[in-house]
Amino acid sequence: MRAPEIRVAVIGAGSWGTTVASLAAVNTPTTLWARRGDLVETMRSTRENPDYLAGFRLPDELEVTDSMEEAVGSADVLVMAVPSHGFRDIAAEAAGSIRPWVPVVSLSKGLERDTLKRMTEIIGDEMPGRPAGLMTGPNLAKEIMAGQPAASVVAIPDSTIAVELQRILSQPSLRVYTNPDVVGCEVAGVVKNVIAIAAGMIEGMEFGDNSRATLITRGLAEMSRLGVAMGGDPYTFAGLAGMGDLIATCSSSQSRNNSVGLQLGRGKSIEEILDSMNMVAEGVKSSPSVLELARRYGVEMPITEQVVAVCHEGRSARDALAAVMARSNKSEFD
Ligand SMILES: NC(=O)C1=CN([C@@H]2O[C@H](COP(=O)(O)OP(=O)(O)OC[C@H]3O[C@@H](n4cnc5c(N)ncnc54)[C@H](OP(=O)(O)O)[C@@H]3O)[C@@H](O)[C@H]2O)C=CC1
Ligand SMILES: O=C(CO)COP(=O)(O)O
Repeated sequence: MRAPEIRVAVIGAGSWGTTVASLAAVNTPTTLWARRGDLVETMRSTRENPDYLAGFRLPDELEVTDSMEEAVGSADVLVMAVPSHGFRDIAAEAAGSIRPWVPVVSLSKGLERDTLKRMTEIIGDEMPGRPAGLMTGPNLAKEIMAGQPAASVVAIPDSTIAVELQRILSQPSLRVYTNPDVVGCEVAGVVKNVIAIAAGMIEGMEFGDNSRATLITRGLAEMSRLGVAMGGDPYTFAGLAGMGDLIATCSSSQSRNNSVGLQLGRGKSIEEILDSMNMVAEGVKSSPSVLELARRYGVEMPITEQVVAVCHEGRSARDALAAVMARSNKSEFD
């Protein structure tokens, strides 16, 4: 049932922003902002986003615009779907139009490179005083757009706002859970992209199911170690934001991070791979920041360390694997 009193603005019309705007539009008035006027015109006239979700029809109710003021000025909820490298600039632009009490929800699974800040921290910097949270979980855009059954998590400290966001974003095919653990959910989303690159490498080197299961499980250990050290709730990492997203991203050929890893595992260079992509693979840019956080918090992240070496220091996937396997013997839960 539509709830006309809540107006949603989704900022960023890539695969995930377009998908989340399409979910919300079925429940409540929603405007999707794209930075390119030509894409807005195409979406208006064809009811499709051919650059990111070709073949999927946008709901008739969804409005699209390239005017930030039009999208944000009357919004009751702001959803930020911009990749982490552009997040602060676009948040600063949106801040010029946003009303003082409006909650802001990040969809991005990356860190700011120089400051190592999470996206909700950037929201705090650029839009001070607004409640900041995120939506995360095992949510590959095309499957959600196709209405395949899945679940998501909305993490925001205020439980009244969380329940309202849950209502706006839910679909018969998408169960949305709430979780007050913003830090844990956010760190999980960032780290799973790094681990997904490593999972892709495993596949690219033609190793099988034991190898992937080992990687996912030890990746979960790294994610939990860092997340808990940063203040996250240990249970979060066993949930949809942690293990759930890790399994989806490490197993799916639709994942951009996994696909980068696959090609690295087959011996392609990172430059060649990134040049051929029009979509973002957050784990490439955020892996050095994750490693820096690990050092700052005094936790070991050996898989992340090797992803950084392959993506940024020219190490081969095979040498990276050899380095991880040659580590000294230890107890599983140390
Ligand atoms: N796709 C998915 O399945 C999911 C993605 N996410 C996360 O959502 C975030 C957005 O990803 P997604 O929608 O997939 O991205 P896409 O790669 O599909 O699209 C990128 C979007 O960001 C815009 N963009 C790129 N660079 C900048 C910049 N410097 N400043 C402003 N806008 C920019 C692009 O605009 P333009 O077209 O004009 O270049 C485009 O709208 C990422 O952090 C990702 O990790 C989370 C869950 C699922
Ligand atoms: O976050 C995602 C699924 O939950 C999307 O993963 P990729 O960015 O690797 O495609």
